[in-house]
Amino acid sequence: MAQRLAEPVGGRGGAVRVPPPVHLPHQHVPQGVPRPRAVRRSRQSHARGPGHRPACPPRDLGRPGVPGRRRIRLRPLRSDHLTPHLLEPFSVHIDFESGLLSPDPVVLVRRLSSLAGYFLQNADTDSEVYSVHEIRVPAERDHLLSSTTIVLPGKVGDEYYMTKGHFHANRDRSEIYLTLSGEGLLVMALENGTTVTKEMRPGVVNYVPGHWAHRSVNTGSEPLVFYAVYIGDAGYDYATIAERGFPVVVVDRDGGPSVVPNPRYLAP
Ligand SMILES: O=P(O)(O)OC[C@H]1O[C@H](O)[C@H](O)[C@@H](O)[C@@H]1O
Repeated sequence: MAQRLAEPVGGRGGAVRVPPPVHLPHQHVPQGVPRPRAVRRSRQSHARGPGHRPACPPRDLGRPGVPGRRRIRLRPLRSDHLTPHLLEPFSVHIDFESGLLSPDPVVLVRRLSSLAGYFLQNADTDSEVYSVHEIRVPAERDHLLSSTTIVLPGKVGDEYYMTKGHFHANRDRSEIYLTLSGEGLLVMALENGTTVTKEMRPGVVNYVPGHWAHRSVNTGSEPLVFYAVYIGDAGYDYATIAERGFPVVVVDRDGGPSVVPNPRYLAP
């Protein structure tokens, strides 16, 4: 059974679960794909300088209470470190069709109830809209966070299912998307209201430079699956989008997606 953790991953809110290992009967899962393991080098673990903010608390890395699973313990190298966590190399398998990862990612699920206020209309169900499957590494500058996101097909009114969308808390951090399956639109916006929309389809890489808020919209009839990589200390600013919205919304017009101004957008 999937395990729900008490705390959300990376301060993103929403329900987080750690599912059992994914079994892919028709897929070759490479051998030797262990969980990230820390290399222990020092016992000066918590002697950190003033102003140091632990970027990734231990609760995000372990799986407390799961029998037979080893909890990851990461220890910093030095008290004045720039690279606090030296990890052993590791590999993860992604099923391109489903977006599922093996072994055991942390999974964040967002349902319509957690997206209240994001769509123009209110939803009358609490269906799942999307899930984020995150490869666990410390959320620090020296690491690359990455995840698959699976946005299900669906609409609220005539607005397609989409992610919340966010700026990076550290605004200048950039991100790369590689679409694995499905089709959609990546909507990006600057804080001054400038928007750019790019197609998402299998094989397309989208580059999201720093300072651009980003939201993915599933405009197709199958799940939209993409892999994203970003700098570990990017962080998430959801509040700005929650308050102002995106300048544009993606709606179904005559059976196809149309990008139109958001009547509820609060310009800066
Ligand atoms: O975080 P949201 O706006 O809900 O979008 C869902 C996810 O999409 C991608 O995977 C991004 O890389 C993640 O950072 C993001 O969390």
